[in-house]
Amino acid sequence: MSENCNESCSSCGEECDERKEVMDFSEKLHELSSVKKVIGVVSGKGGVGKSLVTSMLAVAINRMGYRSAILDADVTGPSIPKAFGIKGKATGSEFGLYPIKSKTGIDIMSINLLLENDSDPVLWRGPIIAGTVKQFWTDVIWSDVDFMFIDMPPGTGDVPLTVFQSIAVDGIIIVTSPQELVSMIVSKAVRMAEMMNIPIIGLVENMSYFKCPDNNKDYKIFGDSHIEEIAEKHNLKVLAKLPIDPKISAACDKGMIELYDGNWLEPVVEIIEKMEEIK
Ligand SMILES: Nc1ncnc2c1ncn2[C@@H]1O[C@H](COP(=O)(O)OP(=O)(O)OP(=O)(O)O)[C@@H](O)[C@H]1O
Repeated sequence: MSENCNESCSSCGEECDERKEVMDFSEKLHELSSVKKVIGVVSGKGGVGKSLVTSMLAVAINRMGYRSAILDADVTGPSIPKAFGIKGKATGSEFGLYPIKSKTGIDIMSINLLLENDSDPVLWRGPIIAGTVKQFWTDVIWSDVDFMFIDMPPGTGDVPLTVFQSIAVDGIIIVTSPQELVSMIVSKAVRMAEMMNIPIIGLVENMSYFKCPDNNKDYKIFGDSHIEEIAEKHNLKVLAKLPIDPKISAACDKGMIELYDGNWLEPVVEIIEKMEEIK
């Protein structure tokens, strides 16, 4: 053992009999890819708007002149291609797979761009799903991406865990909705991020309220939000609250999310931009 041993084997290059094996499951990005920052978008349960927030963030960052990309890791519920109106299939060459560009130039890879029929269900077990996501990282050629957003598989189970271990994520955003279970769900997501040593950028509450177009009043359809208390408990920031807006679901259904205007995610975009500055 070296005299200067600080027992940090992962950052030490000494040939040493006492070396403790460090479990490293991280996978290498394709050698032709370049991705500066990776942001994972997670939720403790399905259907809270994780894909929507992923899409809106990629669109907002792209509008600011950065090159953004989406890796759709939600393999069993891939809604990203639909929101962007992408009908084509991904292509490949002897070097690897190529993402599809959206109308405004966002690079996208999703299982639906590889399946023959978009409506085919993905009835795969966890390890196969996790393996597919790893391949989206290792076998896809992501050219010159400033910010990649990963629409993570919902929940805090085996698949999201494997994805976090394999892909070098720089920060995560937790999406919630104002419901009773949120406290427990956020705790689980926070715990997972801590275990993986990934910084949490903050919380986004979706479907927070509905603004009635007739009287301009806000109605809390899912009840009062407890997001501030939850954020305080975990020492996190509430970055944004999105309303329920029929124009959002219409934009997703018509594949026109890139045309949707809504500036609720601006505070998130500001923080993400700073991540670029400190790189
Ligand atoms: N704030 C909103 N206002 C109106 N519709 C919304 C809003 N947020 C999400 N939706 C709609 O709800 C549906 C589910 O959203 P989304 O696919 O983003 O959820 P998800 O958390 O990614 O779900 P899953 O984890 O099951 O993939 C979509 O059809 C979307 O258009």
